[in-house]
Amino acid sequence: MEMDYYKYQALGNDYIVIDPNKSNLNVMNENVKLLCDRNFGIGSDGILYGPIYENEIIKLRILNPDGSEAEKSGNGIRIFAKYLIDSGYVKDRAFQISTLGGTVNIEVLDENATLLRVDMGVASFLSEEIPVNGALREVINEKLLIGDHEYRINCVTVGNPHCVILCSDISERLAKELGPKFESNSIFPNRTNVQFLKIMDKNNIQIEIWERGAGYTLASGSSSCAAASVAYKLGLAENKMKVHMAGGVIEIEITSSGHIVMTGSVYGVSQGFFHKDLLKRVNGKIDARRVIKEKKT
Ligand SMILES: N[C@H](CCC[C@H](N)C(=O)O)C(=O)O
Repeated sequence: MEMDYYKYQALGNDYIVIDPNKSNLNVMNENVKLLCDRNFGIGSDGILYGPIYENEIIKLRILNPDGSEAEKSGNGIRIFAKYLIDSGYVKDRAFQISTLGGTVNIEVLDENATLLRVDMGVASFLSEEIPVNGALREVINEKLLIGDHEYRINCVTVGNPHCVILCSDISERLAKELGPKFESNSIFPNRTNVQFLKIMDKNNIQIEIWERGAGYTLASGSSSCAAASVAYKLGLAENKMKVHMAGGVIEIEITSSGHIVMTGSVYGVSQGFFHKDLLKRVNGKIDARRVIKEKKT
């Protein structure tokens, strides 16, 4: 039976899938904010909008709770791949999904498609590709002044932008306090995702995450790829490592050709229909902006 939405989570990073072949909801800016709002809406770390078919290619759009569009989402891609299998769009155990940040190869590792492997492509540290303002360079161990404190940043793109800060100690509090200051710093023309990275040993790292357009999340696939790429680039970790996050562990392997292969779990949560009252709001009959503002006051 066709539903309005399908909810999944990957290590506590939860997404709502809205399928344009089943729901005619327009996922505009305000609608996304309302749907993702954990009090006035369904609540999630973002919206996965697809499958959008272009010839044989399956395209996915990734929307953050603030309405911004992301080029890539590691957990989002694993969730969407599971949705494609659960819904019968895909029958194979290996297939591709196209995102704004590039086309990725998916491999389903278990019967119920709860463990998936994704080749997230090759990382780039080049300022112009991330992007980071200033002269063309690799943004490695670079000074950045935030307030009156000087930090060392390592920036990388895996399709979406990331800023990784090495720390001896990390915490949720640190991510929530400093994350926003890096996310919107003027050197990032498209803003950035932020990870605070602690090296545990050569095959284990730990990160706390502040996501662009989403804030603090329990896990992030692209953040895991970004932090692992930095740890490996700096010679602080080997090419195979576990990334430990508040929501759980993702395994990363950086291949000899530089591809970042991510393996992690995904689980369905719920599926359902929008209540007519919510539909009135998301279709603009009741101003969604007012609803969100109500929450802020
Ligand atoms: N907020 C991110 C997209 C979601 C990334 C994260 N949830 C993941 O699993 O990669 C961005 O604006 O680039």
